[in-house]
Amino acid sequence: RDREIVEAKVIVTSPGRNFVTLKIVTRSGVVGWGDATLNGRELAVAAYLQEHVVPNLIGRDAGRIEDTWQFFYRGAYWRRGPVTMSAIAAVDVALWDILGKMAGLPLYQLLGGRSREGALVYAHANGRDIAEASDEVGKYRELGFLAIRAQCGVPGVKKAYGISTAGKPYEPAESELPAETVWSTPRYLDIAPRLFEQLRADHGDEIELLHDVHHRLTPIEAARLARSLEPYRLFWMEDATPAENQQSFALIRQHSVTPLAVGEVFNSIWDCKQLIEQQLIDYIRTTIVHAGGITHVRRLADFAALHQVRTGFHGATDLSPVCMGAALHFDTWVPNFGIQEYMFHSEQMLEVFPRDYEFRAGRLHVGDSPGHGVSMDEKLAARYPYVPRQLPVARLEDGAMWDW
Ligand SMILES: O=NC(=O)[C@@H](O)[C@H](O)[C@H](O)CO
Ligand SMILES: [Co+2]
Repeated sequence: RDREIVEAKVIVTSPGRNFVTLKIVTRSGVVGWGDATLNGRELAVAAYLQEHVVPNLIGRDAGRIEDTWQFFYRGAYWRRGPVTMSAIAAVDVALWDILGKMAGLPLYQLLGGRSREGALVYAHANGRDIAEASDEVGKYRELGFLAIRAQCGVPGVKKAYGISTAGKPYEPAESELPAETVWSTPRYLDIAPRLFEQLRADHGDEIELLHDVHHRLTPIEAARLARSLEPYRLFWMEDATPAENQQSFALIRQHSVTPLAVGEVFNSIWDCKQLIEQQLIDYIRTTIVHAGGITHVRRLADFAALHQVRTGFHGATDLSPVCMGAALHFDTWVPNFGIQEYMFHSEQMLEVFPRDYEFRAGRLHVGDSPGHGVSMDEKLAARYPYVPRQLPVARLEDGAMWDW
């Protein structure tokens, strides 16, 4: 009876960007928090939770985490998809948070305990040109980062991926309707290797460098880029090509030893089963908020471990601090950990989400408070109403739609 769910609340707040959070409360007053943020489609998940999930939560035993996962996964009938799996994730993470609080144990302990002291993280450095990007890499090295993602503008291309407007943190969902951006593969394939040549010259061989292609190349173009980046020893080249066709990675794999990462847009093991089984990738980025929570991502990580694939969770600012907290506990436990993406949430965002993780010497360390260690200041959250925002689109120079 104590563990009976008596309240479930969907909270949409926008402290600088939109977040959707699920709050679950048990009869004994234990509160669990789950992130349900799907950038550009936040209200779809909020409605899914409000209309189709919350009515089924009231009265359930909060301790039946697996059964609840199976109920919402099979019960939807219409399998998978980012909206359903983000909604399920929010329930799952909130229930794991409650379990930790009932047991008086941090989430990593519930999963099997520490495998490492802290989670290696990577920061985002970008610049409108190579020099600016290299300066920003230097800035993050001074902050103690051991791994840094680098992106630079593409000459003649307006708003290439990942380039923040001077000084402001990078938040791609910047307008009510999708901003139109342009893409040119030839110009990109020309400058990307030059960026990393310069970064190795400026910053040496030790710093781990990552790069996000962001779904923009065909497989053979991605193979060309992967090969041209080999002299610069990247930690990974991410989202080389759209991965609905998992087999397409075989073409990249056969031409290069540059490590490959993919998966931030996936929402279940089925999106990457072939990629992992055939070792077509080195890191899987599918993360807790978009792939059904701890319960599903644990299955995915264990499957990846069988094929020497490591985790490299997506961790952009459109995943809330609640997701970051849960992810860091997972990162602390998971044996086949690779790296954790870590973009800085703004002070305004962090104020809404009290948390106990902290950054030290290039790694993020979880606290030992029971559960995942992140909560929400609801009063403060209520001061930031939803702001309609969508992600940009990209077109080629001839106007044809492309992948942003
Ligand atoms: O690797 N990180 C990324 O690709 C992010 O910057 C994504 O574009 C955003 O999270 C989309 O909402
Ligand atoms: Co990415």
